Amino acid sequence: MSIKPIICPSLLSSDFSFLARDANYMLDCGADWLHMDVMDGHFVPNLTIGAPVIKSLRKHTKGHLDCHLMVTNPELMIEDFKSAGADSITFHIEVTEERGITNQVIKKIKDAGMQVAISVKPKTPIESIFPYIDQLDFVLIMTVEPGFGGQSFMKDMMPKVKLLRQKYPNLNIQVDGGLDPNTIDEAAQAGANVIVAGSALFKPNQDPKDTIKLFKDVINKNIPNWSQ
Ligand SMILES: O=C(CO)[C@H](O)[C@H](O)COP(=O)(O)O
Repeated sequence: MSIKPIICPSLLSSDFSFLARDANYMLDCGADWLHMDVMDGHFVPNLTIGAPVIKSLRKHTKGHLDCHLMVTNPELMIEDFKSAGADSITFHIEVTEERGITNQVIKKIKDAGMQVAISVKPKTPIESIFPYIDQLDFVLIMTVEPGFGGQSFMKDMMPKVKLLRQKYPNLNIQVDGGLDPNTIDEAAQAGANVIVAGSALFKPNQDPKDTIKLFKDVINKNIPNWSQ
């Protein structure tokens, strides 16, 4: 696999009453995937969208629907998300490892024909996902506590990204939370190539085309350094 930048606007920052319009506008501006923040009000203290919203959006966009399940029981949602038109499912290791079902959840997502990723919250060591990496399409390292957009980037998560990049030069490494023109350098230097950004791309009076291009340029500049 050759590594390239993948920019994923977080639709948590969109106007939900114009979800399809905002999603397609981001794709027109150069975005690669659409990041869908699914929150159950239990694993995180916020409640957002579920499979019915993915199903509605699917009718209006061809974009890759990258569904990040910030939920306590991801295993119960996989079939519904597949039927709704999801392209990838990310779940949290914190909710599967304690029940010994991580392998089972990975298999269920893959068998359904979707890409699969595991995410780690800021306090979870990256080593917890090492046993599963060979089965994953990408890994998501949270750079804020999950639950809300508009928080500050946690630069102390960068050692996790660096370690993962050193061990897995060809892995798609996604970061999520507080990514903007001021923090993209640090994330890209550490080795992140899949960028989730909400507030920075939906900012009033700022052209998302410019920000997406900047993200891509910074990542492309850093890719040759990752193998050194
Ligand atoms: O997963 C999330 C929160 O749990 C959001 O995707 C994330 O915070 C992106 O928003 P912003 O770019 O505004 O930080």
